[in-house]
Amino acid sequence: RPEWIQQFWTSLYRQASQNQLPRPPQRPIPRIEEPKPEDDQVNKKEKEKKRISTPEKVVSPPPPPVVIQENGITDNPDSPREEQTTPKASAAIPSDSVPAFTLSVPELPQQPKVEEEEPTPAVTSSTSTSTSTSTPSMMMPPPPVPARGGLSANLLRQPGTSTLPLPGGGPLPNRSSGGGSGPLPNRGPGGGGGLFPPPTHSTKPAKPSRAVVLTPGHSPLDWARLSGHPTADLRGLPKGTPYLRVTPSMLKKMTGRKGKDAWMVLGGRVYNITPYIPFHPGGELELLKGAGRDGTKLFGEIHPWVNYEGMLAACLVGISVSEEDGEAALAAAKNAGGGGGGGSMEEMD
Ligand code: HEM
Repeated sequence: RPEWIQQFWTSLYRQASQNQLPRPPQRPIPRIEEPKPEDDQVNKKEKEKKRISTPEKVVSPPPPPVVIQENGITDNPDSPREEQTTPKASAAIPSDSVPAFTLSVPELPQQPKVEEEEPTPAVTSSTSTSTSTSTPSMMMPPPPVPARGGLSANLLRQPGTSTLPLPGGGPLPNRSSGGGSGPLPNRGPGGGGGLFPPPTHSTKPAKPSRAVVLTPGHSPLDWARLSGHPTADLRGLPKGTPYLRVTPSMLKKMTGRKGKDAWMVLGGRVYNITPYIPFHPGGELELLKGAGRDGTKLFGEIHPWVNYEGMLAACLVGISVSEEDGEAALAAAKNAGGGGGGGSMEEMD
């Protein structure tokens, strides 16, 4: 509240009290300020000084703030009591104008009232034979009687669902324009402004599985048992053959056809995938897509989580090298007197 309003009402009230005019209108919410003792002393001294030095009607001091004490008595500068204490305080609002709130629960007329603090003789006395005496302190109040429809109708009808039936009977309201019958929101055309989050990848339909039915004895566990043995050798090479340097020209011949094994490059290593064909969950045709070539990219696009290194450890033929590296290795082996492995496939040291 601005200060000038306070000054206006205070001066108006002083004039009214001097001229016997009616009081200014009451304000509903007064400002309550606690008087500070030190301020009170200072104001008293200043007031006494001014009384001695200046005449009263010539100079009027600035209007003080309204002070209402805790007991409801409003300090009035014109009252005799105020003459003795704090003359600057003025009463602009009577204390009885302060609004007050009352919290009271209206008593329901049809609810039976239960007296809780009056034990009856029937409760305290064990020898009493009176059965007609009721014991209200030990009993629950009876449930309120439904107005119409009985108890079942009262339980089945839920708030908010009795007057406005849902479009599909679901528990949640459908805010889209496309309708729907389930509890989940239907984001039809124009339904983008609803309260539901936008669709994510989880709403896309899952891809149909391309896994095949494996023949008996060719489960992943069977392959693990077969290839995991320490002495397992599934390379398709003569026993004791060291790891080979495989060039692209040799690799492309190993496609699994014409009686040859199927080799595949995965991560720079060459594997003989022939023994794995009946164990492949994706089927023979899928697996042979990478035969005779580098299947690293294709493999990663379908199942990057598959640990091919561990599964095909017993099928490792060698490493994939370029034609130049293969030729150089072959020439070096011939110069050393070793018989080459034939063509561009060369044994590693
Ligand atoms: C690049 C050639 C390959 C192709 C095209 C291929 C293709 C597939 C396909 C289509 C599936 C079925 C996915 C599905 O369930 O829908 C599959 C499953 C599988 N493939 Fe291959 N695969 C290849 C190489 C391999 C290799 C070399 C291995 C072994 C190291 C292998 C191991 C598996 C395994 C374990 C599964 C089952 C994966 C799972 O169910 O999570 N695949 N493959």
